Parts: sequence; C-alpha cells; structure tokens
Amino acid sequence: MIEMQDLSFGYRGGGALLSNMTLSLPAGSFHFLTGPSGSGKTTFLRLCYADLLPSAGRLTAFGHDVSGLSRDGIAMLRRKIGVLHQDAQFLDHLPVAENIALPLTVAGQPVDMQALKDLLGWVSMSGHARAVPPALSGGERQRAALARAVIMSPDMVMADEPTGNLDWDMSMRLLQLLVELNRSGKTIMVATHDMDLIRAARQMDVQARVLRISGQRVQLAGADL
Ligand SMILES: Nc1ncnc2c1ncn2[C@@H]1O[C@H](COP(=O)(O)OP(=O)(O)OP(=O)(O)O)[C@@H](O)[C@H]1O
Repeated sequence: MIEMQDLSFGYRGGGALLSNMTLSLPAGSFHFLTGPSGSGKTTFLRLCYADLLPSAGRLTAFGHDVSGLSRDGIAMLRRKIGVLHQDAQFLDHLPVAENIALPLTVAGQPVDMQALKDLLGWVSMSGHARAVPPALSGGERQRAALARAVIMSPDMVMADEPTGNLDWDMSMRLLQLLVELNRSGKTIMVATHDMDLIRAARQMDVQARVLRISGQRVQLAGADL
C-alpha cells in the first residue's frame, strides 16, 4: 500500500531528518510509530499522505510514485488516507454532524444521512450531533475527528498523537475504535510516544507492529505485539 525505497527527507534549510528508509506498509496492517520528540514522526506521516515529497528516493502510495503525481493525483491519494491530528480543528459555528460531513460537502458529494447517523453512533456521539465543537470534551472532539477522518471511506487511517490530550479511559476508547477500523480491513498507522498505549494494544487482539525512528532511520522495534 505504501512503499519507501531509499527515501530521504530534510526540510529546506535544514539537514537530513530521515535518511535512506526502505520499508513497506502492507494493506490491512496496523503500525505504531514511536521515537523521541523531534525525531520525525509527524514528518514521516506527512510523507505518507504526500503533504511532503521525498528529497531523495521513492515513495509509492497505492501503486503511484508520489513525486510524479499531478495535483489531482495528490488530491485522489489524500482521499484514500484519513488523517487524525492530536488537536483536531473544526468549524466552531457548525454543529458536530455537519463538521463530520464536511469532507463530503467540500468534495461535492451527497451526504447519506443514515450513514452519518450510523457513524455518529459508532463513535458514541449521537447525543452530540447538534452540539457545536467548543462544547465538546477532549475525548468527544477526538471521536468526532475520527468520524470525520473516515467519512470518505479511506483505505488507510493515520493518527498523529491522537491520544496526546486524553485521559486513559478516553485513550482506550479511541484505540478500540482504531482497532475496529483495522478489523474492518483498513490500514492503520498511529504515531505516539505513549508506550502504555502500545502495550494496551496487546490486550486488544490486534496484529500490530512497532516502528521506531532513531538516528534518522525507521526500524521495526522488537517483536510484534
Ligand atoms: N515545516 C518545518 N520546517 C522546518 N523544520 C520543521 C518543520 N516541521 C518540523 N520541523 C523540524 O523537523 C523535526 C522533526 O519534526 P516532527 O514534527 O516530524 O517530529 P516528531 O517526532 O513528530 O516530534 P514530536 O514528538 O515532538 O511531535 C523537528 O526538529 C522540527 O523542528
């Protein structure tokens, strides 16, 4: 699904941040991505969804070399990857349900109201459909953001420190939702420095692997979960 060959990346004006990475993220896999603060986890995710392009080497996503993609090609690729950030942003004047449906609205696609209702139920947000985002708790915001990230039925979901601001119970609920997405066939990548979160996945009967960024390289860390 995503293949990196000898990929290197550095921000303009800075030195190399990630060097000579060769790895593959197969369809249906579940990976955690760990590494010290500033090691390049967010950068790695941004490369995967073509928000950044490699400085050298190759990144192939869904069979396409991202460096050769047109603007439309990149837009198509982004629709296949739902992204969840630590501090999800919403349009504060719109109700939660409309915020969740926004990717469809922006793409000019019809909103299937029953599917939206089901999605709200899946993230336990049915009671907050008409609320505005500023009225939500941190956990509710993240669950709404996850619903928004999957409303276009992406093949892959990438989450960047999705539980960074959440208490343990809320973190577990979010992790459970990510595991359920993986069971339904979606490829999942979760960047986190929370080792307890990774350990908790062991109890959830998911075949997760741990990638660690260290010394500009990404390596599989230890045994699979
Ligand atoms: N747009 C940018 N321009 C220049 N340098 C950047 C940019 N974004 C990030 N960096 C630098 O690249 C390095 C890696 O940043 P990145 O956010 O990928 O790390 P991270 O592992 O996700 O960190 P954290 O765990 O603290 O979120 C950092 O030194 C950061 O300052």
